[in-house]
Amino acid sequence: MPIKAILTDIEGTTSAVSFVFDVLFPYAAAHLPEFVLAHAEQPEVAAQLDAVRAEAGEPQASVERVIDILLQWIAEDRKATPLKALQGMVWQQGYQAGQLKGHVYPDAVEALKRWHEEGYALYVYSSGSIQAQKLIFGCSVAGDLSPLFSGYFDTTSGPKREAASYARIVAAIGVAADEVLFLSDIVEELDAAEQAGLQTIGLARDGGALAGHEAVASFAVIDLNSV
Ligand SMILES: CSCCC(=O)C(=O)COP(=O)(O)O
Ligand SMILES: [Mg+2]
Repeated sequence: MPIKAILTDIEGTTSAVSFVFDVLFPYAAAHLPEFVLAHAEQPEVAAQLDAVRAEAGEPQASVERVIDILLQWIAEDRKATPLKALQGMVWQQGYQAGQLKGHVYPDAVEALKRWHEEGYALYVYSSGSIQAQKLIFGCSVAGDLSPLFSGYFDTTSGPKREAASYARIVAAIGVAADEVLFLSDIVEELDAAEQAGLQTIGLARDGGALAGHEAVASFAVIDLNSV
């Protein structure tokens, strides 16, 4: 079936892994304690702190203990939904203050703009929260890229290594699974998408291979007519 929609990962795909690990995660680790202490009573923050307590199995944890858990999860790169929600809130302050600008590879910017003009519907699926996704593209080094996207999906649709998550996303997009092309740098994510019936292309920006999937080093060489 011809491709109608493109669903893309962020870290390692549209954007450098180093931006996430060397800029975003350290920014969150530095600013999250102060943010949580200042906003712990706000309902949207309090709900995430309770979700951390539940996921950690520590229902009575103090705010200080929850902060320690969150810092440990950042160090472990844990894809926990409440951590991701709180990181998004902290990054919002950084983007707003001009301290952060979202990295997007030039070849990804060019291809996303071209595909949008050609009528393909573009979607994002990342472990980063939807708020964080909107920020990285909305406040990017290439300007505001948010008009290019028709929708965003995060771990509230399920983990990225489970086929059921992709089935949910395809149902939400409203096209057949094999009309959606998923782009990612992680084999397990590509495998899960393929199991759900999506087409896949792997981004191997170091020029390597991604077992079982077509791999490219840049968006520039992706030909949607030959998928
Ligand atoms: C939305 S930018 C922050 C990315 C992030 O927090 C993350 O965990 C990366 O996840 P991805 O699914 O894009 O590899
Ligand atoms: Mg990735």
